[in-house]
Amino acid sequence: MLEKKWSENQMKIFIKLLPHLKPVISSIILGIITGIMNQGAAIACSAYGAYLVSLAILGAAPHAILIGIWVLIALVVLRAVMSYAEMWYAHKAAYGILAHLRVKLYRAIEKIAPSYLMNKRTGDLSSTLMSDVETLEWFYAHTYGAAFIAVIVPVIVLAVIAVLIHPYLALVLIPWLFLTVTVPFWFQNRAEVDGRKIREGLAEVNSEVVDGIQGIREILSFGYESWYLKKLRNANKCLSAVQRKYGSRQGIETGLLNFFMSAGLLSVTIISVYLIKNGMMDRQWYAVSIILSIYVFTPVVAIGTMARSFGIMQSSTDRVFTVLEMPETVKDMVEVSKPLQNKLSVEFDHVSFRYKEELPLVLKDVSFRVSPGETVALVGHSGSGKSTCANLLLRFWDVTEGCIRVGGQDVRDLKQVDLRNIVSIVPQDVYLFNCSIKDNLLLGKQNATDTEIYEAARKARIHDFIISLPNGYDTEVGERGVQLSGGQRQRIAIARALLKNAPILLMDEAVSNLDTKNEGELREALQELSKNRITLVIAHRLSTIMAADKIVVLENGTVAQTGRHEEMILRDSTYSRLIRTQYAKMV
Ligand SMILES: Nc1ncnc2c1ncn2[C@@H]1O[C@H](COP(=O)(O)OP(=O)(O)OP(=O)(O)O)[C@@H](O)[C@H]1O
Repeated sequence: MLEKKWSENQMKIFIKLLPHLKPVISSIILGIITGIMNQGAAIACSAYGAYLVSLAILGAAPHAILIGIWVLIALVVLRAVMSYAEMWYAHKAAYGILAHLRVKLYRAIEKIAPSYLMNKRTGDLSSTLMSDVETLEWFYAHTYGAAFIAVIVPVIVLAVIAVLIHPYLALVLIPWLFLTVTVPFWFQNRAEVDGRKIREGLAEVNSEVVDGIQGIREILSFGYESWYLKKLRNANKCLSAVQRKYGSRQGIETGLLNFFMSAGLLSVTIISVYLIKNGMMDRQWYAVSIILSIYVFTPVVAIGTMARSFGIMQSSTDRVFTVLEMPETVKDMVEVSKPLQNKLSVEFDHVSFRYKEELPLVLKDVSFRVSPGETVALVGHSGSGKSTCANLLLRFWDVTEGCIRVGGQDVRDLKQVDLRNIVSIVPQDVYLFNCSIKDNLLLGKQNATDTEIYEAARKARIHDFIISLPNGYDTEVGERGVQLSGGQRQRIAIARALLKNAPILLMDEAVSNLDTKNEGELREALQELSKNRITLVIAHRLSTIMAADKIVVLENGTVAQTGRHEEMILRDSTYSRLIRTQYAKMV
């Protein structure tokens, strides 16, 4: 059942890949033409060489052989040039398509992020972006052209054998050729299923390796080495099992292909002997007929070999197109955003939300307001729904019921790009790109002057640290440069947000403990950033919570309490209990 469905998909996928050929069609056509000339020169070279040898054995005049040798040299040169041209055009086309496909794939991921990313492991995704797309290189560079050649060349060579030597030889080859062509189809379903399993196995191993590298700190500190190795070994064991199955099928196929080809050549030999004995064929044509017969089979066997790997390619194609065709999680509902009130506010109005239809509500009838100039702290136990509120404000998902208003407008009446332009984010895990600190800051405002950058960094309390580095603002961060602490990263993100200068600030405070100096600097930076803005902060620090104009306490997805710290801490309430359990030492 699964195998049948898989087979039906095959043609669809093949057709899906075709439109991507359009931008490079001229290179593809030139690749096919030069490919046919390459094959033609190779065939002519070998057949003519065999003919000359036969003439020499039969006592032909030396000057006739000498002229023949010059023709052979010309053919060899032609073949070399055509072989180079074929490779060049095929790869020019393939790499052009792949570059275009990678960008398309990334754009598609952008549209479905973050909901898609949250359900995918990083290894899976990089596997789709890189290795699956790479697999398609093989298809675009080597399959389309080879398929054309495999159809055209045997037909031409058979015609040459029939006309130049004897039609019986062509006729005796046809059944063997037919059998050779059909071999890959006999094993097609198995090849496809195995191919899919191999890709899945590879993605699994890939994900395990990425998991192991990303989680190396936890693995080492918890002494999980043997647990992790067991997981990795299991994934490898499954992969090896399907790879062995795949290899054994490949062996059977190769054996059959070689058998049919050899049987074809044997038939040609037997018929040639019969024809020569009965004076129906000149002797010098025997060697030529064998050489030409080999070339009837060669492109067909080559395409058969490629078809064996079609299963692997097909599942890569499938994964690439699953991403390309995935519908957007959130769609723009309007062509132009509706106008906002001058003084911005954020309002959650009876908001309920579930991540998927089959999952329970994670927010239930949540209402609160952040007025112009206010800082509101969202607090609550882990899993109470704080990050979900932030995700909904940014429209990474749309609310299930109720509505979120910004500047008086429902966020669904704003284009996503306009909404995200008026919100600055300072996330908990700040991602810094693998480039200089300055380039990372410029993400906030692309055309910012150096003075503006320094000013923002000063306000974010990170300037002094940056200039203390040997390369200052040009210091590379991440893998290629300096490693920054969580607090320093957040202050860079604050500087970035200051440069962006958006009227709404959404901050997810770091949970990790900072030293007093870092904590003080971070608080000052945040105060600077909150000035004249409306701020919604997922608060984890008592200092931030106490400084907020309003605190919204979330409990199991509902608003349990709102108010200021001083009012709520005195009463026995959800808030006071939360603060006492989480900040026992400080209160
Ligand atoms: N992508 C998702 N798909 C399904 N459920 C999710 C998803 N993200 C979060 N949830 C669920 O929604 C609920 C609220 O999660 P949320 O991350 O908003 O809580 P939180 O208060 O921010 O927690 P924390 O302080 O630990 O970050 C949790 O039960 C969580 O399991």
